[in-house]
Parts: sequence; structure tokens; C-alpha cells
Amino acid sequence: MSNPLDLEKKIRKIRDHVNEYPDFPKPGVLFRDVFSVFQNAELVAMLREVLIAFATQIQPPVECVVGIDARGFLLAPFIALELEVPFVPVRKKGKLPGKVASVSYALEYGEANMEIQESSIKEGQRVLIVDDLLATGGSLGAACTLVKKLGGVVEACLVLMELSELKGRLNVPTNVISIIKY
Ligand SMILES: O=P(O)(O)OC[C@H]1O[C@H](OP(=O)(O)OP(=O)(O)O)[C@H](O)[C@@H]1O
Ligand SMILES: Nc1ncnc2[nH]cnc12
Repeated sequence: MSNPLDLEKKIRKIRDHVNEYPDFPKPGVLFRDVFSVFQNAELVAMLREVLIAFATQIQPPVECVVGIDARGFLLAPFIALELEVPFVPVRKKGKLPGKVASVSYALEYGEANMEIQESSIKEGQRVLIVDDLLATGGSLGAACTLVKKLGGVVEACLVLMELSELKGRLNVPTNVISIIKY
């Protein structure tokens, strides 16, 4: 595993390769596109290494990694594979088969729903929730609610990017670790 200096260099490189799109998907939003990092296999390897370095610091170790629809699905499996624990998806309403638990959450304008499969988390299981980006905290907050509904214990949330000025971490009832802060 990298020493902290190497890790910082890798984080800077990843940051340099997150493309920014002004006024997407609506005026006033500067969209930060994690997919641009995935254009380059060397950067993907760095991203995986950085995510694992942060996730393995979490104590006690987590027993399950939850990824949030859709871009959390790019990141969470790297961590689950390394820790040799299950990966569990939280998805937008109507996408998951079988019995699901649901929660509604606030968007910038209006409301949305997220779901998790009921049997996916065991009572008392220690969970890490992963997403690409923290903005208002609505998505991470909703994922925390779902994990708790199933009896899981959210040890931490981990995001690659945090839009600090939106103060989204105030809407997340657990420790939030962010790798790149804007
Ligand atoms: O902190 P919040 O205000 O909840 O915003 C963060 C969420 O917004 C984006 O996903 P989005 O909801 O755009 O869905 P997508 O991944 O399907 O594009 C991003 O990938 C996070 O999941
Ligand atoms: N600025 C942003 N860039 C990418 N995804 C987002 N989700 C919410 N705000 C976002």
C-alpha cells in the first residue's frame, strides 16, 4: 500500500481528471463527472488504491459495503472485493426485485424514493455506505435510513468528492469521510 505522500499525489491526479461541466443538468450547477476518471486504466487503479486505503482505516472493520445508485456502483465493489465482504445496492424506486424497504428523501426540488432489498443486510451488521459525491446529503441520508431499517449499523459513509459549501454532511447521521473536498 502507498505511503501518505504517494496517496496524496494519486488523489491530486484523480482530482485533475474529474471533468467539470457548468450548467449541467441545470443552470447554476457545476457537474463533476467521475466517469472521466474511468477513461484511463491507470487512474482507475489509483482510484481503487485510494478508496481501499481510506476504507481499511475504518475501525471496527465493516462487514458489508453499500453502494448508491448509480455512480456509487462504480466505487463500492472495489472496496467490498478487497475486504472480502458483500456488496449491496441501494437503488432508485422500482429497480430492485423481491421484497424491499423504501424511503423518500428530499431533492433540491421535490422528492424521490430509494430502496434496498430486505434480506440484503443482517441484524447488527456493520456497514459502509459509498457514493461518488456528497452534495445536499439527501442520498446518503436516505441510504443510512434504509440500512437502519434493516437492522444494520452504519459505521461510516465514504465519498470520493464533497461539495463542502452545501454542508450536506449535516444531513447524514454518521461519520462522513470525503477524499476530495471542493
Ligand atoms: O447529496 P445529494 O444532494 O443527494 O447528491 C448526491 C447524489 O447526486 C448524484 O446522483 P444523482 O441523484 O444525480 O443520480 P444518478 O447517479 O442516477 O445520476 C450523486 O451521484 C449522488 O448520488
Ligand atoms: N455538482 C454535482 N456533480 C455531480 N453530481 C452531483 N450530484 C449533485 N450535485 C452534483
